[in-house]
Amino acid sequence: MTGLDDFLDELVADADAVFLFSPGKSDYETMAEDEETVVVGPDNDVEAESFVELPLEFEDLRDRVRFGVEGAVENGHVDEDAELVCLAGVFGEDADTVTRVRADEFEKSGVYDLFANSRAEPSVIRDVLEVAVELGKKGQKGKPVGALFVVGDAGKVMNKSRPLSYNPFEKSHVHVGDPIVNVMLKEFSRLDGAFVISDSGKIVSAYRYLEPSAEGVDIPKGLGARHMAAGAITRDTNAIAIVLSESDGLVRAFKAGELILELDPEAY
Ligand SMILES: Nc1ncnc2c1ncn2[C@@H]1O[C@H](COP(=O)(O)OP(=O)(O)OP(=O)(O)O)[C@@H](O)[C@H]1O
Ligand SMILES: [Mn+2]
Repeated sequence: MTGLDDFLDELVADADAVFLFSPGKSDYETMAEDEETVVVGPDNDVEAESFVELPLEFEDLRDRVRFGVEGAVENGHVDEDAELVCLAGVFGEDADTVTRVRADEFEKSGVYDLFANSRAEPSVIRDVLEVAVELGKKGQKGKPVGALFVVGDAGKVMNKSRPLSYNPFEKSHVHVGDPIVNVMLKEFSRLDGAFVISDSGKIVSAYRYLEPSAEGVDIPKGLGARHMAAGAITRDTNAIAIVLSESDGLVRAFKAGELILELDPEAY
């Protein structure tokens, strides 16, 4: 199969670094012996020197690669114009796919920045995304439901919002990620307004009507008041916002007034 060999040789020729997505220990060790290697995965079991933590199982390979590359550039593991070869498992856990990409080939999406450089802890952002994705999958009693979570910088968010109803979390000290809380969040998402969550994941309030200044906020056409409020509050404060749309079923994340991430819950 010389044709195939030649093709593969060319695909990996002169790469500056190899990105291994969730590799096994022996694969990592073999590769790291003579290649500049960056490991991307949920944890660093293989004890790689250059490692980017994946907070989500990005199903779409493009999203996974984008996250890894943005993280590696930001942490100085590779240069912005580096030629990269990525080995990843798309159909299963073992690597079955080779892709080649330049680190600057796609526009910076900010998805790495969303997790790593927000005021809220990355695990809190991940937990809230998971609630939103689950809510999107199941809806409420089979009906599609929308929800808005504002995460981080809670004091300022509270100052730029007002209550629509009594706050069921007023005197409680509950945190996202706790299974009981996830049930509560889903239950309360039937009603209007936003959830406000602190940097460390404490649920500060439900039923908040956000009143940020929407001046200069540029969200994609077709999205309504919920998404506008989500985008605007992240420009007015250092919070990020995660929105489940009742009308198109997608989960979106906003930071600094910009749409950073769009996920289809059905794909997770
Ligand atoms: N400023 C706001 N603060 C908090 N919640 C809001 C705000 N504006 C709208 N919402 C909530 O969003 C809900 C849906 O509003 P709207 O349909 O205009 O938003 P949307 O962006 O189109 O969202 P969806 O895609 O879910 O329909 C409202 O019923 C309300 O609960
Ligand atoms: Mn709408």
